[in-house]
Amino acid sequence: MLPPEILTLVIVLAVFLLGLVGVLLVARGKKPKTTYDQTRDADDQPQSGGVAVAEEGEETLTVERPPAEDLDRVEQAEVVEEIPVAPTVEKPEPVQGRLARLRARLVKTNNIFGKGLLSLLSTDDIDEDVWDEIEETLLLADLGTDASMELVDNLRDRVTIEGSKDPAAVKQMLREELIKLIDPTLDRSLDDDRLGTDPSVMMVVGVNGVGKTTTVGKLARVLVAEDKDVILGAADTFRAAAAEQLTTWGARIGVPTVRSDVEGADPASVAFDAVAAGVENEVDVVLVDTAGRLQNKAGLMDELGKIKRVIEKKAPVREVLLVIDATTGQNGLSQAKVFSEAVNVTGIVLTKLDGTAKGGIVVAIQRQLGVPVKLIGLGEGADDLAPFETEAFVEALLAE
Ligand SMILES: Nc1nc2c(ncn2[C@@H]2O[C@H](COP(=O)(O)OP(=O)(O)OP(=O)(O)O)[C@@H](O)[C@H]2O)c(=O)[nH]1
Repeated sequence: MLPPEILTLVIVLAVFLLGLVGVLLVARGKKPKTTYDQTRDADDQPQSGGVAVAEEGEETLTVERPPAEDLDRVEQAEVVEEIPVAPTVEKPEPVQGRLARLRARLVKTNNIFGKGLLSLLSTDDIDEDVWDEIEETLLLADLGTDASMELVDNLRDRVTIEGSKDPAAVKQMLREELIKLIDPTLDRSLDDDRLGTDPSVMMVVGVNGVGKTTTVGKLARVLVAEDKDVILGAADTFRAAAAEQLTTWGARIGVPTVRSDVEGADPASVAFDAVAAGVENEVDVVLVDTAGRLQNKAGLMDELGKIKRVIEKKAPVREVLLVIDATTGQNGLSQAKVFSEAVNVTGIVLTKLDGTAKGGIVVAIQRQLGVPVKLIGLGEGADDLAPFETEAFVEALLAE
């Protein structure tokens, strides 16, 4: 039999050792925070941690919430990342040659413009009345007054100097003058590469209903077709269905969407979280959808500037794409002006060109803003967005 003091010591020691073993077991059970240490690719293993929400079968991304002070008094929104299960991930159509496939749509709607011009230029004697009619046709196609006058003047000079009445030669001159007006030297490429640790951040802006959300979805497909890793940010927190719509676009091609479940959440906060997720997960591009806003509402335009400033606490915004509905004609021009004053617009996306004979708006908008048309929307189909190519566009305008 052990003396009572020794027995007490043994019991105390045993209790201490058991406690120690317990603490070690709990500590081992905790998962360390994981981050990507390489560029993220479609075949990477799912990650966990942060505030990501994922259900069975979904990919999970790490989202580190930014400290409140980083958001410059931006209200914190409850942001979740959601990737609905997509039964099969679609493979978007290659970008190369898209305009060739969609050309028929441009030809169809701009047929009157092209045919009208060419028949006027085929007349034996192109007198002042004919030149007036040519100018009128150009104005009707939304080319704008300055550009229409410039084109007519240049064409008239060439026809006079070169003295040709051959319709094929005159058509060639018209083609060359149109190409010159649209300016094939403008850089229409998208700045879509990672720079160091920063993904390329692109904001998509514009008035209501022009096709912003659809454009973000289609653009994500263009980027995925070019092997880019993409994250979408649903900063259109105004229209309830927009986040859902965007999530669906993303899920179809395996691209995650950062969104908020709080209706009317602060768009700057959602945009920040999307970019933060993009940085942490080392994606190439973060595409941020924004709510449609009227260009005459100063508060809404200020909000756009704020979203950009907040994003830039994390990474620079490399593209601000202004979406303009081609069917709205001259109205699109005034929108373009106001938007470019609020945020530095780097490119135009001209949507719904399949539904208008006013292809001349391309020229008018570029001249007004000094910003190139980078993409054109030619239908409601998922792959009906094409990079703008000057020569192919002019060919389609003048097709017979
Ligand atoms: N025909 C045609 N329809 C298009 C094109 N682009 C978008 N649309 C349609 O335009 C409608 C509006 O598109 P959305 O993407 O919801 O527009 P939005 O600008 O996000 O709208 P708000 O969020 O309300 O401002 C949808 O029915 C689209 O399918 C296009 O190039 N051609």
